Amino acid sequence: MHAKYLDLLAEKYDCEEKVVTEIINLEAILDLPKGTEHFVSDLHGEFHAFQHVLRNGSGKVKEKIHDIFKGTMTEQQINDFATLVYYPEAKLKQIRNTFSNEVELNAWYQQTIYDMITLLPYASSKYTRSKLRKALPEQFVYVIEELLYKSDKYSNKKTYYEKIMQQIITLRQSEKLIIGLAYTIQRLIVDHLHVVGDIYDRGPDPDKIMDTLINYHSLDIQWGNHDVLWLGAYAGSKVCLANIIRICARYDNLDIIEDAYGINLRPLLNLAEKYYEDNPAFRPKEHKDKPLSEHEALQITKIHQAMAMIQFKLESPIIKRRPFFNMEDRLVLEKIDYKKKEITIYGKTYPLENTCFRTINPANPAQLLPEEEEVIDKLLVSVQHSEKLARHMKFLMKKGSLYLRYNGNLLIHGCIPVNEDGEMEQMEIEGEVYKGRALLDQFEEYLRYAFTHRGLSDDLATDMVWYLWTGEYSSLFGKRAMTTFERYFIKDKASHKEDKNPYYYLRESEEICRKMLEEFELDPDQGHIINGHTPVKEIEGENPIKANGKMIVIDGGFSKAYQSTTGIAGYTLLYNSFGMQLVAHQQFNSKEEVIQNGADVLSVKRVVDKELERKKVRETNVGKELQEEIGRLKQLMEYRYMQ
Ligand SMILES: O=P(O)(O)OC[C@H]1O[C@](O)(COP(=O)(O)O)[C@@H](O)[C@@H]1O
Ligand SMILES: [Mn+2]
Repeated sequence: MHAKYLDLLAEKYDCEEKVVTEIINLEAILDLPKGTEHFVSDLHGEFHAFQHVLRNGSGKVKEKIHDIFKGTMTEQQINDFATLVYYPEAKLKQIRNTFSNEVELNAWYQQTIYDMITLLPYASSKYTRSKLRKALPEQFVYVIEELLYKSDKYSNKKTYYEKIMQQIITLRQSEKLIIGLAYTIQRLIVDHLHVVGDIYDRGPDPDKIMDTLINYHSLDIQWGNHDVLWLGAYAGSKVCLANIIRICARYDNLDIIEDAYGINLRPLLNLAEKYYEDNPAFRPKEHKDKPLSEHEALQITKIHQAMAMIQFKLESPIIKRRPFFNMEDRLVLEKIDYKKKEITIYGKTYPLENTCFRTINPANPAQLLPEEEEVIDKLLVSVQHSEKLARHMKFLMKKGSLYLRYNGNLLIHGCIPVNEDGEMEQMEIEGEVYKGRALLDQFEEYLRYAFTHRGLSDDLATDMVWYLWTGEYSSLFGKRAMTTFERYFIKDKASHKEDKNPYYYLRESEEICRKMLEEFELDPDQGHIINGHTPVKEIEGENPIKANGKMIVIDGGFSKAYQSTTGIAGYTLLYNSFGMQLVAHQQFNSKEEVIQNGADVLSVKRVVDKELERKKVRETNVGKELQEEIGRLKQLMEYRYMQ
């Protein structure tokens, strides 16, 4: 290793003892059991349901409470205690009100603190003391450690411990301490979170999910098609921007744009009011718990049409300047007979209904009106200047990637595009042919380029981001073409169908999955592919575990829009030192319900893979990094201290 690098390292480890201690520490960590990984996907703006799964660790929190307290607590007490760990502030408020005097309340505080201190070592048994210390609430580290490592062997300290507890209560610190301990326990139970895509769209609060993720202790994200659409908009793609606003209008989520991200929709509303009327095809899908007034519904219907038409117009020049996207079939506005109100598409002619083509010049259908151009330009400025959106998009880029190889598994939101024979599909970009992993790497490179060159709106990189949303060889879309236009304007449902990439039936085959793992240089005997994107229809008997356990589909089904077709509120996956567990979640109604009734609706568990021997940190990605670090420290030892 370079002497300069070793000199730098020596600044941190400036004596022999420091190097030795660190080597011993890291070596010891390698032999600890691997931490628990938690996989979630397709959150689709459902902040509350996601919070719940995150806070209960997909059932792991309650499982640990059960292990420790099943002899001493009733089922009801276990439920209440678990709820306290998930939602400490709200649960404390509820419990506080059930006591009629201070003495009883204080006794309850004392018992609860003891119970939490009893649970803590169990929840942290896989970690070093130093890692536990870092997870403790800062202001209580000293107190908790005293209680945690208390030894009463010689009975000298009994009153000392009692004193600590008394002081916590008289100084009115009990609730703060309980809250701090609850979050520490949550944090210890899951070591690392994987979000396998689609944080955005359909549901109401993706911004709150992003804030939660930003504060989470350890995570990575595999971008979903919807996330990439938002990244594209922020990166300067007007067509991606038109899409996100259209989707927000369609799902009655314009609050995300206006209130959460502070983007001004006034100019768009003015345009919409001028050119559009009511239209049944563009009525928003209302939230059950938040009905719209007729006036609001009508406004959104108009905005929805205005944005959809701008989107279709913006698609046209991209399709024309990128012939290799092979999307001429999607030049929809140019396939319309405006007099007859018909479209001829894929060789078939259909009548059009619910049309709203007032801003279209049939001689040049893709031409934006100056007003439309002004609206989309202003929106883009507003989007790129939203401080909060900037923060969220930068985080999404920093933690995200198109796919991830992690502890032997391949994590990917959508698919690996293949043909009917299971061969990787090829795409030619600027004279070069790419397929499989190389194609995905290429996509990611374009996305990162577009993101760092946000001033460019019609360069290849920016167009490629849109391709990732809707192109036939996109690993995120996984379908041949998006039939948005047909769904709005053509009655015949056959035209709405979006054909899936053969990946979606071939992934049932173990052989194909093994081949894909190999394509990503992963061991097919050990690895699994972990997928999101397509809701698993449990109702129809679909199994989320496919290809003899090589393929696991965990589309969270968090999205309320899909729950009636899936029959379940989705799956999450846990992978600890003993193996993998798939957790099925029932519909989450509200946090209030959990706090009131104590019960959280979980969860069938299916063991995916049981390790014959407990997996250790040494065998993980983190373990590999630690081993490299040890190597460097040993070199430093020789270079500096052993001569
Ligand atoms: O249900 P909607 O709003 O019409 O959206 C359907 C569109 O969403 C998509 O399914 C993509 O979204 P998902 O990633 O959530 O499946 C497209 O394939 C399809 O065109
Ligand atoms: Mn998706």
